[in-house]
Amino acid sequence: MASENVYVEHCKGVNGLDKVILREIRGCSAEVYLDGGQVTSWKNEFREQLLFLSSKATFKPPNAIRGGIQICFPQFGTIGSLEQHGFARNRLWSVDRDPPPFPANTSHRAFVDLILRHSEEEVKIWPHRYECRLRVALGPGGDLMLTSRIRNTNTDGKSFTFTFAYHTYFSVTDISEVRVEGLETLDYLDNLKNRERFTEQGDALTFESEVDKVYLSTPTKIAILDHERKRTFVLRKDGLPDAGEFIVSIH
Ligand SMILES: O=P(O)(O)OC[C@H]1O[C@@H](O)[C@H](O)[C@@H](O)[C@@H]1O
Repeated sequence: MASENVYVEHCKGVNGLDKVILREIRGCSAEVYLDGGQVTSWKNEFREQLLFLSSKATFKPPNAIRGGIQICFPQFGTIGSLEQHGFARNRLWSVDRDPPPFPANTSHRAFVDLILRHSEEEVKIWPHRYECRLRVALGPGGDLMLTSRIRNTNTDGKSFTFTFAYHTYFSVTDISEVRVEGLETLDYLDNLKNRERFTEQGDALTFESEVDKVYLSTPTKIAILDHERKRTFVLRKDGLPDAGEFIVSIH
């Protein structure tokens, strides 16, 4: 079998939408839909699902798929003139068959490169031309790594600013059994209080009621401990300054 068939399978998913399945030999896997460039499934070697996907996810483009890892670009949240979380999660991405080389080459075999370019329709609401590339890679040990590269292709050389997020929905058991380490003492914007800025107290985060916060200047490593399931997600990021509740890249 060609190596592409062992580690990377291009096929159809829900409602006939294009998806890519990444597999590693120990049995872990990930699924990526071209709609939204969105990871919708990430399973460990015991075939346990690590991401949350809402049972109400419709898989009806251009509606965003609710769950998994949404790509928020060129706007995260409501900071800006675009609709919440920008438009990349509503667009159909393409497989990038000839991506530019990666500065740090990894030995991952299960990966796919996706690309989203501006559409002329979109230029009317966000007047810039861009290429947004995303590599989703599954490591031999089951770690999931997302790498994004944004290129300004404005013909007049005009610069643009944007915000970006990996809007990740993790699967946990009982939220009251979950603890998040790495955000203590940080400043955050509280979406439930008109984005007012507060400072987190010293202890690891636990949850007793609804929480909707965006933490600023977060460390490169955050851990989510699910006591009931005895599972810890370790999130590492590079290059993005802030974090929403759980919006970071996963290594
Ligand atoms: O419903 P959406 O647009 O997918 O957003 C989901 C959540 O996204 C989070 O980033 C926001 O802080 C929440 O307020 C929002 O509920």
